[in-house]
Amino acid sequence: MIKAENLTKMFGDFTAVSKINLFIPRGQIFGFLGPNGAGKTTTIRMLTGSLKPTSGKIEILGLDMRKNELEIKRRIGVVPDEPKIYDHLKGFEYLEFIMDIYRVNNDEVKKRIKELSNAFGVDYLDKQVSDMSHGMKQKLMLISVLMRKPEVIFLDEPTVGLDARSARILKELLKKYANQGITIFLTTHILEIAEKMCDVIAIIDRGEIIAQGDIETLKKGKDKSLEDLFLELTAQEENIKNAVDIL
Ligand SMILES: Nc1ncnc2c1ncn2[C@@H]1O[C@H](COP(=O)(O)OP(=O)(O)OP(=O)(O)O)[C@@H](O)[C@H]1O
Repeated sequence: MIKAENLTKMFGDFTAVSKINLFIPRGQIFGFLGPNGAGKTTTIRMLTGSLKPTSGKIEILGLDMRKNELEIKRRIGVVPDEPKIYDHLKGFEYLEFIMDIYRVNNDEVKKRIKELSNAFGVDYLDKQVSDMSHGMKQKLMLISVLMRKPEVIFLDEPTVGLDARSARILKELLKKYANQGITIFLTTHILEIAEKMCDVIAIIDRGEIIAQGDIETLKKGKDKSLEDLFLELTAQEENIKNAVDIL
């Protein structure tokens, strides 16, 4: 369960996220959409305890972030958009390091690493991280989170950088995990992902949530694609026409 009340982040005078409210129950796949610079990453960073909000309240798994930050961090998993992994480690050393930190160095997790590596085509665990491509690091990062099966998983642009097969496997796996009661929060620019995968989506624009609900409710019976709806809500439809007209 993920809950945010009046969550706000200011950088100096600039309001990056303004009084947003979220309630994401257990087992839901929640998609967070918005144009570049809308406030998605800032929101994820606050919800995962890596950035202090200016004001507002966060509850994850019923725990208050201000009082239980460590416990929350232990029980969630975060896949950031830019995988930051120690360059000097080999793939398997990184996974062992994470298993030790989370105290899950056991046979069940090792078995899961093997299964996930097979599924994502990760046959390079003896390679040094500095010699891996962006996509290879991203898959390693995904395995390091999914191997623990955390109760809540946050993913920032999870399919960017993944090949088509890995992206499909990730989508199917996340659906399976959600069915098992794991809560998934993901940001995406890819509207098709939001439409096909997410139970509920929220659209954020200039720091404010401007629409929230399941796809059908958001479309309100209009015969529109999510792309049209998104562009209409974020007032980009006219801009696009004007921009193309001048070209
Ligand atoms: N540390 C910071 N200091 C100042 N401004 C920041 C900082 N981090 C983010 N911002 C600003 O906050 C706004 C929201 O940024 P954020 O990274 O959350 O957007 P986003 O929705 O994730 O964008 P994108 O889709 O491009 O990744 C942007 O205007 C950004 O410039």
